Amino acid sequence: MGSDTRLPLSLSHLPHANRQSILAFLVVLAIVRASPLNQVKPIADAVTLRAWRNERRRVREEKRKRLLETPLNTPALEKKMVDLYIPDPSGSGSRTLLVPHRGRISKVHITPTSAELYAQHLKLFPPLKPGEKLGVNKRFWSMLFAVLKIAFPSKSGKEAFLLVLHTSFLVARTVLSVMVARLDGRIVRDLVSANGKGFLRGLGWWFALAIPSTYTNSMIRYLERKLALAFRTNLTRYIHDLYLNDNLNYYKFGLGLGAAAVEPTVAGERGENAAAEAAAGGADQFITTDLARFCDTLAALYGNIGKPGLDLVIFTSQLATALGPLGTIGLFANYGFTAWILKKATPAFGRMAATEARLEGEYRAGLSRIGRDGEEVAFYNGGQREKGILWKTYENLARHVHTVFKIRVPYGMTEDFVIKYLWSAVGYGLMSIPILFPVSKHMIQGTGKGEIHHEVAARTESYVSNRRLLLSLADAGGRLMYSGKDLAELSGYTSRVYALLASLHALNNGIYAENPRPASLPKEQTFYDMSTIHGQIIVGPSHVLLQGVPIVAPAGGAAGAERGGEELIHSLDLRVEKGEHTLITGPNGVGKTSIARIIAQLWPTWDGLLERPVHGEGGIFFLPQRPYLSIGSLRDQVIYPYTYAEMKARGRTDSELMSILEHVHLAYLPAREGGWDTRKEWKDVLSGGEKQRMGMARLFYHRPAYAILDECTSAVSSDVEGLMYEHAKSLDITLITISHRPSLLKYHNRHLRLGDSATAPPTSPLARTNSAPRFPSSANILALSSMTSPSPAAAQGWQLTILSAGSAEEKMELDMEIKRLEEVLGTEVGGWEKRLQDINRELSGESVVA
Ligand SMILES: Nc1ncnc2c1ncn2[C@@H]1O[C@H](COP(=O)(O)OP(=O)(O)OP(=O)(O)O)[C@@H](O)[C@H]1O
Repeated sequence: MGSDTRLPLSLSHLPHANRQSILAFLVVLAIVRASPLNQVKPIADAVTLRAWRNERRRVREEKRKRLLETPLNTPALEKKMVDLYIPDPSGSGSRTLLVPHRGRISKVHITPTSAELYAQHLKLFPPLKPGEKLGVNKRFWSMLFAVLKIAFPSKSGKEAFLLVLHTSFLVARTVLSVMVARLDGRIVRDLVSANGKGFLRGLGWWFALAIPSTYTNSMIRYLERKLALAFRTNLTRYIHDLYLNDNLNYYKFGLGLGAAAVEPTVAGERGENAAAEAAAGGADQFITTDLARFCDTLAALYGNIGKPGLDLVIFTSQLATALGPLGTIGLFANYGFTAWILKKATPAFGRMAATEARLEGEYRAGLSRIGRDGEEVAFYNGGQREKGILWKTYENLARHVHTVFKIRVPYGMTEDFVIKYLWSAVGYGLMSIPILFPVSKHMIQGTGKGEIHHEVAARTESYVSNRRLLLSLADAGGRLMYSGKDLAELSGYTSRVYALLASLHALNNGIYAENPRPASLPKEQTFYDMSTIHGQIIVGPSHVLLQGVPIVAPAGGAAGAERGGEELIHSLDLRVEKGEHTLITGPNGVGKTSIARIIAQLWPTWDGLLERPVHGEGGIFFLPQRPYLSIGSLRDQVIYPYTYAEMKARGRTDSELMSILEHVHLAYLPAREGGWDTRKEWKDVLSGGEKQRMGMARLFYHRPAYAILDECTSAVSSDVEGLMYEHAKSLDITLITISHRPSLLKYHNRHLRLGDSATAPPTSPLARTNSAPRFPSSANILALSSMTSPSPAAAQGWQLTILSAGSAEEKMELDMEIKRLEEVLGTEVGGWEKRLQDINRELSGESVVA
């Protein structure tokens, strides 16, 4: 053995052909390993490996230097971030988003999803029917196909490239596994036959194979995640474009109108309210967690099915020669039996995954509600109560997860038993066949001493490599079987993502489930079903017109099917031309804001005709009841929803913004907050009145022809409020104001009264306090009116009065009178109430202390 026992690990000991192939392999490996996927080009460009390496080093060094020279610290980054995106000058709707990344701004070009593509995809997303069964069934495959059309948009795109690369690494790993199994057998054979040289050569190969094997494993994981991220990016962009479009799908989805499509996946055991609850939580759980899980599971599943599937084919073919026809038949019988047992033992993982996602969504919605309304909760000291609610939601989730764990125990046992033990036993059995039942005796005994030795070594080699192949086979089979569970879970996530997409597509196209008129609905009551919206809407005219429009609060999902939308006003006629400033008043809940919602097209126009100007500059602008402050700089608050880039493009300047802030008495803000670019959580920084004044600043910035102001100055002091109204009118903005404040009447020349106050006759101020408490003496105004709409309108619950009572000064005097009367009434009523209490006490025998 002398010379054979030296350690011949240097390549010179290997045969020439082997040496060359190892060297070539190592060189290729080094190149691939050192190059990230997105830098393939430099490899092609580099003449030699050394040149390419030097080039890479130089680029890296330059990058590092640039970073050191101009690092974007936080204030600098904030300054850069004043631009959210740069719109494409061609007007195609494309945008270049500016995203902070590693201390600098990286540019991401976004092309919006085209309306044609949405139209094409509509037929792929029929809404899920109530009670539709979830699981790995035909419907699942059609849902997956529909979602994949978005996740995997083209056969020649980035995803296809990643998939091909991923597949080639999966194939490489299988090939490497076979090579390792063979090598394993050879090493043991050389050991048994005391072939030291062969043994060491084997060890050398072993290490040579270890490098590509480990690299392949890492690349498989890397590509899998990259693929998942590519799927997620495609789906997220598609959903964002559909969710946040001009059709206000985000609002309608939150209102629960899209619940019909979401319902089957969320209702399940909890019944119909689940859909509305899920929708109330918004789409965030769907778009974040559910989507991410879907993409991760899908990308992993490809590897989990593709790799073991390939392993199974290759290992079986490798083993078939060693095991003979009987052994191969045995192997296949084993696969069939395993699949049958596991199918019987597999619980409804898909439904469980969908339910878990829904419960997580509810828990998440509860948490974000507390974050959003933290101040209000804190004022009420409602922490304990909120904790109770949150804990209940969490308990629901935890209990479900616990049930899933329990169900998984027997399934896991079956799975482990079948795959780890049954398969191994079958493997041993199959391997023993050629040994225990040899075709000829000399296979065991041989003819001489040397041959016996040789036979034993050969048998050991075949045993070791077959055993390794069988172990790998069991592992592949195991993973394939486990992926059955993954597939079931994928069906759950698919149904969630599909439900969201189907719901958004339906909302986008105004498609709603048709409900029959409920028998319980009184005959005279109109049934407002979402599928029977007949109103006509014309956007563009330079006036606001509602002609025979019912004011109805819509109801979707199960609530909609049960009783339809809630009628607030049977039919409203209102025409507002330029300069016709209209004040809308009425008791709480009568439907004032609802009129604004219908004009803004947030709610449907069930009947009649709605005409309105376009949204924004020169058109119509809405200021809602609750002030909204966006994420961004102080400047962004004034110009919302425009961006700084759009502001600059329109030639507007910061000094103009400053003069706007002066008109709303907020001129101190830029100096106090550190300039226009300061970014803060503005909703926490500004006071209630400041927030509302900021809303008015927005109005002055946009300068629309019409403004619908919904109680948007209720927290502003009367003097500043008056100045802002006057300024709005001086900017030629026609006001349609919803308010309870009588003092605002003087800025309007029309008065639309809703509810009881519209039908009650104008008698004494005292008599009117019940129906319209804050307008006790509007009768005085009515007495001055020159024209009142005919009584049929009053019967419908509204009355329009055209105020022609003269000058603003006269109205001001009336306003003073209203205030005086309110004060007098306030003190007198207080005295009368006190006297009444005293009398009551006297009657009950209590003594009255003066
Ligand atoms: N999304 C909704 N679904 C069903 N009903 C709704 C919805 N939003 C509002 N409503 C109901 O419609 C009615 C009218 O609401 P609206 O907000 O128009 O009242 P309002 O006259 O503006 O009251 P307030 O003076 O209190 O602001 C209320 O009874 C309210 O509960």
